[in-house]
Amino acid sequence: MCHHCEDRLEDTVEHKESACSAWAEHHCVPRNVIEDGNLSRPVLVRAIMRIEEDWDAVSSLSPDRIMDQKCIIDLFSNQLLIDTLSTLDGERIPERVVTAKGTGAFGYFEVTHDISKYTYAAVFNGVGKKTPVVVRFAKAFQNKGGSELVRDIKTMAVKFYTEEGNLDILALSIPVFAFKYPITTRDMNHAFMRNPQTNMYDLTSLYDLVTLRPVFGQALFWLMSDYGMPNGYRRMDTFPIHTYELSNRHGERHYVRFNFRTELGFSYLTTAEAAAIQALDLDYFTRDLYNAIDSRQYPAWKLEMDVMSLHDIEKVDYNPFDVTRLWKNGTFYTVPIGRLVLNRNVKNHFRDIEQAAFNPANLVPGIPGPVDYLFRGKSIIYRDAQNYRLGRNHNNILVNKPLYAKTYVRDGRPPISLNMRNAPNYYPNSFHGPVPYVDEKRPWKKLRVLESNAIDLAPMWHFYNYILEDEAHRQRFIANIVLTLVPVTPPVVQRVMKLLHLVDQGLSERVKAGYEAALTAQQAAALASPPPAIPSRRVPSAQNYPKHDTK
Ligand code: HEM
Repeated sequence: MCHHCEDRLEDTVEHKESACSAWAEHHCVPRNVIEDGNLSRPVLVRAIMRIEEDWDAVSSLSPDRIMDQKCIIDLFSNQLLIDTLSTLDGERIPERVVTAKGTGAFGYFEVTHDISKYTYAAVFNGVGKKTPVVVRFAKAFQNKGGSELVRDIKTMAVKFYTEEGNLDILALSIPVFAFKYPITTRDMNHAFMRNPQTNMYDLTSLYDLVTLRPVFGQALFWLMSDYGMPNGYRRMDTFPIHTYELSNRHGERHYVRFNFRTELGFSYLTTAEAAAIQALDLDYFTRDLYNAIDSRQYPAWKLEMDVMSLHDIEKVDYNPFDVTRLWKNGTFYTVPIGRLVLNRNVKNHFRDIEQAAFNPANLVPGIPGPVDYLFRGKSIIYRDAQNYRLGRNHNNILVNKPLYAKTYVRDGRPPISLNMRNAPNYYPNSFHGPVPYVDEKRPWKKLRVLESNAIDLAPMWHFYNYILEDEAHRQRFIANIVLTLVPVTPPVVQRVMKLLHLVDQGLSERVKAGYEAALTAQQAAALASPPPAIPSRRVPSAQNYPKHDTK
């Protein structure tokens, strides 16, 4: 029985706060309850209404009750309090669907070599010319608060603020991508990121997908090698991977793959070193970059490009647009372009890095860009991702604003910036509105690429036997594969062994021996100190999903 409204049965706190008007009438709400924010809304509303209606009656209350009533009035006429409580909860925007854990800095790009023979893009023309840039680094599959010391693809996104608009070049720490058709994107993101049930990273789904789609193999090999764990963002090379088309003033075209080469030289952490650092500092890569710039040891990369002419392209015996494979030695030559230097830390991470929107479809005249399917898929998804994450006017956010931009895009959610003031908002018009850019010199002849759809394991074999330069590196590579195989469900492990056998018999035998030794060691450790701390074999994964479940 409620002692206050008598006709009700409950005497619970819940009832009093939400339903019992008599309780609200007779109880002045204690101050600490309000400050703790524990007071439920109906009582508050009633309490305030009562005070407004019966203000005269307040003077007849005891001094204690007057204090409490005043407290309520003061708090709710306090705009600072209202602003504080009603804005804090809006401080987050969605994190990037991939590459959420990142950092960045400002700097410049300086042209060191004349490449006007290949492109008339203003940004790459005129030796000594400097163009401001913002650069963001990230870990491909880590969430925003994740670790920078896991074996993962690292990314580097560069926005050149050129006089002809923004040029965004997005690069990875490995020179091949995992697949070549954009429809596979979601599968990779799901399999390489968190399991939908456990919310844990799940090596079973990773290897399941890789063995069912062996095209992933070479990218996985790069990750398992020393290249999968560089010693910080400053010490890694990065690769935009796609084959870009460039055109010069005469309408001639060349096909190039850009490479950013760190001036510090590549260096790596072993898995054990990374684990030891991780125990103390999840932000090791971010800290290293920030401190270096802060102490004026500016990180720098040489930008160069591997080049093939249209004539060369026609002669090669592989698909040079295939992002899952390297160009073969002897089929291209390398041309230096310039230097990328990072010399200014951001003053505000959210403003300049979290809100940065790098879109590989942001190209400039003289760089028509890549022509492969994957790139076409990317031309859609980055824009869509950024519309979702930052809003459709994200190009008006300071860090994304081109030095030069004229547009017919209008209105919508802020920021709208100057909203093109009174410029005509339709095209064509007779009042000097902007004219859509058409690259008159771009050659329109189409290239037809004929390729087999057979799975080609030769790049994986080549990687193991030639790119891993010595036995010690091969040993570390095998140890990393073994480590990641231990928690994987046995049928999937069998498929991994089969795939490795097809790639290179010696490799598969070494992995098998290492895997069996690791299992034996795990069992021995379990016997020595039962129960095992983590029953890794029993980590649930999608393998438990029933075949006929339709829900
Ligand atoms: C050669 C292949 C690829 C490269 C070099 C690449 C590079 C990058 C880089 C550097 C970032 C980080 C951007 C940042 O720091 O804000 C990124 C993010 C992203 N990538 Fe890729 N990527 C590749 C393939 C793909 C594919 C195939 C897709 C999907 C079709 C994709 C979708 C995304 C999305 C949605 C983001 C987050 C964008 C955002 O929210 O701002 N990427 N990628």
